[in-house]
Amino acid sequence: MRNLPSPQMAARLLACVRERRPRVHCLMNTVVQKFTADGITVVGGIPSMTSSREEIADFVAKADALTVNLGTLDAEHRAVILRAVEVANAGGKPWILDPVHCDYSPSRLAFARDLIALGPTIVRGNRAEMELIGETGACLRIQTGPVDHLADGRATVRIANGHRWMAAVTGTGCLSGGVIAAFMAVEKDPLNAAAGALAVTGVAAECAARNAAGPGTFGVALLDALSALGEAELVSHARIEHDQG
Ligand SMILES: Nc1ncnc2c1ncn2[C@@H]1O[C@H](COP(=O)(O)OP(=O)(O)O)[C@@H](O)[C@H]1O
Ligand SMILES: Cc1ncsc1CCOP(=O)(O)O
Ligand SMILES: [Mg+2]
Repeated sequence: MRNLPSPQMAARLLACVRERRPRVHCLMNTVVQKFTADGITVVGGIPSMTSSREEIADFVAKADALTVNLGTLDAEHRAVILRAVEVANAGGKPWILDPVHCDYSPSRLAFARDLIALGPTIVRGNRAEMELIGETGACLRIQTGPVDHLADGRATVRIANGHRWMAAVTGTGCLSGGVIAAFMAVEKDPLNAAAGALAVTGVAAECAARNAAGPGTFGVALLDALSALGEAELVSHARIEHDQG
């Protein structure tokens, strides 16, 4: 019988990330590099962010997981992404694709589809992006929003945590991709890893909203809350539901 995600499992995985300090390499957009790196750091991971063609293979080879984010895509970034994915796949390292704004541009959507054919561990996007992406084959599909929907063909999971101010701060989706990557580095089952990461982010957001005056202070409070989140608080507030597929 498969061990499906639970609040207790999320707490165990958070403890593992804090203890093992996994390295996460991010090919991130230029808009939210700092916010994403901070998010990975405060949950316990170690981010690296270079996108230099000369160095990418070495950085991915030393990383425990990779995040590929299409937010500010250009020809150079495409080439670097393809090299990073090649190295990740060769090393059996988990990687997550965030097809940011693939709903704005047919060429970006086509590139996202090409990347999905290369076998990411997870594809995560918002509703508009994931509706266009459609099925994601063998990899875990995550559509975030007020409720996060995870499906891997065998089971579906819903995470009903978070706060509406997450949609008012640029980069919470990108940050969630970085946090998910840190959890993938310590947990082989992508469904468990992603559910744990999204429950952690969502419960931290609920804590942060209590200490914030609006979206601006909420962004900072979210980093504080991710850093301070206690395992007992996570277990009592995480709202994780699942159906065996
Ligand atoms: N209205 C909402 N209520 C609670 N959580 C939300 C809400 N909107 C987004 N989130 C959370 O914010 C994060 C980013 O999700 P989303 O807004 O779908 O992605 P993106 O930032 O890529 O557009 C996810 O962790 C999601 O759970
Ligand atoms: C606004 C914007 N433009 C290119 S990347 C980016 C950030 C998107 O961040 P998120 O999807 O996490 O809100
Ligand atoms: Mg996004």
